[in-house]
Amino acid sequence: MTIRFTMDKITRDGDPVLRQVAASVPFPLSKEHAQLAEDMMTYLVISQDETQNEKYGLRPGVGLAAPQVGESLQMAAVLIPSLDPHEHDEEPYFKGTIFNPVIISESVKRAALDVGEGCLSVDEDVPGFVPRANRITVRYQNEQGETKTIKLRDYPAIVFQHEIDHLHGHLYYDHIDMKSPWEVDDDTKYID
Ligand SMILES: O=CN(O)CCNC(=O)c1cccc(Cl)c1Cl
Ligand code: NI
Repeated sequence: MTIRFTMDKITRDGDPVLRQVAASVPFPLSKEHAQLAEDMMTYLVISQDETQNEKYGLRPGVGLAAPQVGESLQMAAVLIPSLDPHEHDEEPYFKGTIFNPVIISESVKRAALDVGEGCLSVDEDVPGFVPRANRITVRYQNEQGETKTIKLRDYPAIVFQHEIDHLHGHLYYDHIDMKSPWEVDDDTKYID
């Protein structure tokens, strides 16, 4: 399988494309945009395979947004493994490319991954809780241009917010309270 995106192709923090609001993607998808979606998903699939990611030197990812490969477009590939770890050969929780996503509602309740977040575009991991909405409803278009509405909570909700942030020029550390990065807030749900 030919892989188009290796780490040298990932746009790093400092590149203005990561701080832009990306352009919406027109439908029907152009061949170029369909190929881009496929190549971004290929990155995620390879990056989540222990042997393959070693071979290509890929940092693992559960999502990849187009600005991270230099394309200021409202699209992101998402590959969230099945949530019950022991069934590793099970169907992924979510595998697909989201186009023109909009968070149409979100809970007041906040959530953060207890180990913080990481980003392919940020070489030095920034430590700290990244508070996000615990539950969200996202409307997006799939590769066929169909409008989908999905309700998410906990880890999947955090991943989608991380990716949708990329499409609006935000990076995860923008949300970390630098004065007290690991301060526990009893209204926030910490997800392991
Ligand atoms: O934008 C996508 N990336 O930067 C890929 C690498 N990071 C991750 O997979 C990742 C890691 C931790 C928490 C979240 Cl929420 C995510 Cl998304
Ligand atoms: Ni990222």
